[in-house]
Amino acid sequence: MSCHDHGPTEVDAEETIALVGCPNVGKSVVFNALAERYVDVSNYPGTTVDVTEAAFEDAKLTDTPGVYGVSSFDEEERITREIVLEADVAINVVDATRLERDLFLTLQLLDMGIPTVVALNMMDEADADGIDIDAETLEESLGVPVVPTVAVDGTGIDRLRARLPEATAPESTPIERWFDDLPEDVGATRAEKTLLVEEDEPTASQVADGDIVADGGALTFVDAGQREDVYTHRRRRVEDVVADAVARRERGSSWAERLSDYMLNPLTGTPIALAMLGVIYYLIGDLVAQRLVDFMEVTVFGAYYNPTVESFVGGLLPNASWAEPIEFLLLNDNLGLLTITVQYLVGVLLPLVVAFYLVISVMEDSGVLPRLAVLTDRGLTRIGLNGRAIVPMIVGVGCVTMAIITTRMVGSRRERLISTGLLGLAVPCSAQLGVIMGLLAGLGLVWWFGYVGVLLVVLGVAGVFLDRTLPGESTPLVTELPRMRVPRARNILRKTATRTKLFLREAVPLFGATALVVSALAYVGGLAAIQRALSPVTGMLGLPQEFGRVLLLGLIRRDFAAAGMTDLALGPAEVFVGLVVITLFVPCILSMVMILKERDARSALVMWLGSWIAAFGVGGLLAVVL
Ligand SMILES: Nc1nc2c(ncn2[C@@H]2O[C@H](COP(=O)(O)OP(=O)(O)OP(=O)(O)O)[C@@H](O)[C@H]2O)c(=O)[nH]1
Ligand SMILES: [Mg+2]
Repeated sequence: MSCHDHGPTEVDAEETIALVGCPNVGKSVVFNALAERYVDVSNYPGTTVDVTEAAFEDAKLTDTPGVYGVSSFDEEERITREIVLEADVAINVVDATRLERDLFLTLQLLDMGIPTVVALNMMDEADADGIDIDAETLEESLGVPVVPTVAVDGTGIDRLRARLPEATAPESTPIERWFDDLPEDVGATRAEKTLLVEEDEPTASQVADGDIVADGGALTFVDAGQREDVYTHRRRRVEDVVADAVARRERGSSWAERLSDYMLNPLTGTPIALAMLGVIYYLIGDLVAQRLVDFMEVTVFGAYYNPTVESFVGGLLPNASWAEPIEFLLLNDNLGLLTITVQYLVGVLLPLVVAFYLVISVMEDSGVLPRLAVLTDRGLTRIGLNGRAIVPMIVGVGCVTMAIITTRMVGSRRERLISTGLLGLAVPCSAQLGVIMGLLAGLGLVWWFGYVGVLLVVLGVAGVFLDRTLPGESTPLVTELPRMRVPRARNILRKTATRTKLFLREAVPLFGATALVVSALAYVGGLAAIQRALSPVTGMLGLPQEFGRVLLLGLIRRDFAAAGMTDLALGPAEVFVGLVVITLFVPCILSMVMILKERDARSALVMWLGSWIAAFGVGGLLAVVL
């Protein structure tokens, strides 16, 4: 999932093939392999939140959010349910190491009569876990093609493609005994009947709306359902199928399991987490920020690019008074469009952002990130969020805008508000973190830990505050931890490249426009006026007036603000205060648009204004203390 890549391309095709499966089983990897189009792949449940379509042979292939069953209890399930009901064929991806869990959905698809091919994925891990699966036996008991795959290295994908035409569903399944409870003349398809006896409300009202049954509305069907019975019976069938097809070998615990245990135990997990923060800091802060960015700023831009552009463009423009403002807009040494703006984007933001995307991708794909989140989960539960809220927070470190979409999957409206609020307030995105780490690197490791500490405290306080003030109770819900995996270089690079492209596509025009506005303001003296007007605030923060310009940039995007801080001459404490302020400051403009879209205008306004208070309150406090 990447920033703002959520305009699905519509594909026109007769036949639709849907990839369906539990969360984190490899659906998106299979999608990428079949459709040669990249959708985000990450090692945690909930990576895919929307539907992506692509052309595949003569059909339309759709990637769906992971679900444990076809039903309508949450947003993902509703999205996936729609797709499944319309699909001509389902490719049901199952995790070979978790068949007891995954085959429930498989049997449901077959009960619904949807022509299915099963991709028995993660065969490599099943093997490592000592799980032997007899795919032929499985195929016989299910009555549909079963193709073993290792999607990440392409094993079995050709076979899967070849067997797609064999997609089928058994003539009859045990679900039918419940169909008798439905009204005689219910004009529903087999899939709808299955959902009806499972008490699926949308299906009940759809069927009733269609006036297929003369009397009685949706409730008639819901009452007729026997969800518990159906589910229990289906689970029992899953057990039988697994008992027939699966044998287990003895084996010791693997490195991944041991490492996972260490990471989750607070005693060992905390030092591991701190060590990792340290490593990241040296990688990005020292290697990239100190060496690469310095080299870019001082040598590439300072010594070559800027002087060359200045003399070249300066030479092109005539020595007339009308040319003066143009020259100022293009070349001024505050935020000239062709000089400093390019330097910020290419010399500062780009290297740091790419480096950070790389690090985040490794942490996502290894399974480290969710474990870090679980370590802090106790805190999260205390602040009124359920376990699922972890995912938006993780995604937020990649891109806050994107994470706001992910909050859809967080239980109730109350929890969505809390997690959106926290995201907007105190979760810095990678673009911004990259630059921030770069700035902190000049100061030393202590400041970096201090920065993370301050953010955690703010998150905690804000969370408790929201928890107390918003009406309602939070529902506890446990997320499944993905397994620890060695990240694949290919996926890391592809994901980083995709995210970088999106970053540039969004940041370049936005930064260009912002630079022009700020320069124009500066030319007419407006910038100085604004900075003077803001001087009580900047003064309270112990920062020079020029920090006003940083705040202006921060109104657009927080990473721009961070970049704008790189050339202010500040002491360590001032840099620290400045960074905390811009982190807590208003969410970037696109995040605001997303908050408006996903939540409502009032919450958006409250969040926007609240972030001013938080930023200057905490910043002011720090300025006094430091
Ligand atoms: N070892 C191994 N890892 C795999 C295999 N297939 C997928 N993965 C990994 O499993 C993780 C999840 O893959 P995704 O394709 O994002 O899973 P998904 O089903 O789309 O997940 P959601 O979108 O969250 O529902 C990634 O880290 C993949 O690299 C496989 O066959 N073997
Ligand atoms: Mg996916």
